[in-house]
Amino acid sequence: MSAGRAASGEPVGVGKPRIGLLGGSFDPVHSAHVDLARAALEQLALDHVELLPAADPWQRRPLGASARQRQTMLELATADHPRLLVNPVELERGGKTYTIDTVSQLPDTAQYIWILGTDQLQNFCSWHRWRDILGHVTLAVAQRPGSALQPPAELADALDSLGAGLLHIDFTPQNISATDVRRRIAAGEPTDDCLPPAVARYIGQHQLYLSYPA
Ligand SMILES: Nc1ncnc2c1ncn2[C@@H]1O[C@H](COP(=O)(O)OP(=O)(O)OP(=O)(O)O)[C@@H](O)[C@H]1O
Ligand SMILES: O=C(O)c1ccc[n+]([C@@H]2O[C@H](COP(=O)([O-])O)[C@@H](O)[C@H]2O)c1
Repeated sequence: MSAGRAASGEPVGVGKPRIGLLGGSFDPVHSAHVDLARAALEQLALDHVELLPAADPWQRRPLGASARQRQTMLELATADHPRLLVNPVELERGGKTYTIDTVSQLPDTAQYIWILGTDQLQNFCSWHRWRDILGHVTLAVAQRPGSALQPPAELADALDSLGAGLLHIDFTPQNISATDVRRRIAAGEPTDDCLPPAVARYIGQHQLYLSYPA
């Protein structure tokens, strides 16, 4: 594991609190998200992890739950974990969600680690102004079934030229996705192995995801 470096070549925020950021559509939040945040918290010596629901994840089809519902489900999923916090900054900003807009506004009082699965690592170079993101956060990646842990060449080159590291979270691959959760709910199949119970109850009470695809 190596420390991140900003575009200046200086280590990103050495000696400052370490804050993990886990962005997502969370449509809905599922157990692998919570496990991933907890693994990052422990393995990367983070002070806390903030889960950031995206307002309008522009690369996706329309979402199945509203912003308020996705935020509430995150709050239910993290209620028992005092160091997992829900940060609604992207919902409050509104509009298409570009991570650069989020990370460029972070106060210079902490070191920030952006947590992502291997699917988004492989997709990273399609993110808006992705090179600029690397000047604000260190990336930490967790294995997800079906996509490689190795960064794409363009990203590896950019990290190299910044002298930046890519952190790895030791994470046993979990075959859980929000897509499959939505499919299961629409099919009337059980979800108890992939949803925090309070989230499953909320989805039932609000009759979310009854049609697929949402
Ligand atoms: N099973 C998983 N293992 C590791 N990382 C995951 C897993 N599920 C989601 N993530 C990561 O969590 C972040 C947010 O994911 P997101 O909210 O899009 O959930 P998702 O399950 O990928 O949703 P969907 O199936 O709708 O694409 C992304 O960085 C993603 O890579
Ligand atoms: O900034 C971008 O252009 C961008 C493009 C795709 C994804 N992201 C972010 O990546 C995170 C995971 O996205 P998703 O679609 O897998 O839920 C979430 O925080 C998104 O806002 C960001």
